[in-house]
Amino acid sequence: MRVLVVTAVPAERDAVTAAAGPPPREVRLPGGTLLHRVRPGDADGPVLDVLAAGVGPAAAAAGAATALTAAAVTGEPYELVVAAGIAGGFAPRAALGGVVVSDTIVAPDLGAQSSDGGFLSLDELGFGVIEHRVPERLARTVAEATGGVRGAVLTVTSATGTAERAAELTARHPDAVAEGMEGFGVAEAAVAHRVPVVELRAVSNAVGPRDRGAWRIGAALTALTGAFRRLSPVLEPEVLT
Ligand SMILES: O=C(O)c1cccc(C(=O)CC[C@H]2O[C@@H](n3cnc4c(=O)[nH]cnc43)[C@H](O)[C@@H]2O)c1
Repeated sequence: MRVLVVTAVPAERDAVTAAAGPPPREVRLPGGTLLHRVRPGDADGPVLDVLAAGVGPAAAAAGAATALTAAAVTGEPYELVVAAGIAGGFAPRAALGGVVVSDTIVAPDLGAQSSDGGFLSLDELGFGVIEHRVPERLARTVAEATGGVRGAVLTVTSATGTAERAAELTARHPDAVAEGMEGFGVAEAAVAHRVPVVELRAVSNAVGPRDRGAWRIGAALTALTGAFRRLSPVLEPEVLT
């Protein structure tokens, strides 16, 4: 199976490729360097192309779309896209150093404020969607293999920095387990190419009052490597439904 993995920063990309054996080949694309044909398992296992596309949903969408299109036009399309990286976790569901897996990939801020201070989502406005659902078997398989907590993974454009903002997000999305800054962009590109997509992140910090000193990035990157090691043996075409 050919899999595109999209991270934000090179440290996350390298945590994914650390799950594999020999060093991969590099392919320059507009918007990033693709680490090409990473094989975390045996010769029959999945082949991963891993791209650090930049921070935020726009960079993620641009990078993912470029890689998907390049693969499609060369006759080797991807069968699965994984948005991966570190994340803020919503306590108590997602613990530091734990893994989260998306049932849905959600853009909670895509919409308009109403005059009474409420929020009208893009789908309520009739302009599109704010949520991509992951195929049930795919989400279940990834969660079982990695020990990940399942739920909505939110894509924000500003990392949450207050308890009030965290409460606002969980009020609107009670099933949220984590927030990152790229998943929805990756998902938009994957959906446009009709390729299944799932988000897999390791929790580096709690969503809430900003405390950068409390972020456990090293532990999260190690957890991300472990998750990809456990994931690759179960990535078979039949899980994509
Ligand atoms: O400083 C480092 O060494 C380092 C290594 C790897 C990654 C980083 C990042 O800062 C990545 C930013 C990336 O992480 C996601 N993220 C993590 N926590 C949150 C959060 O609480 N809210 C939103 N996003 C979060 C996000 O996807 C960023 O792109 C640094």
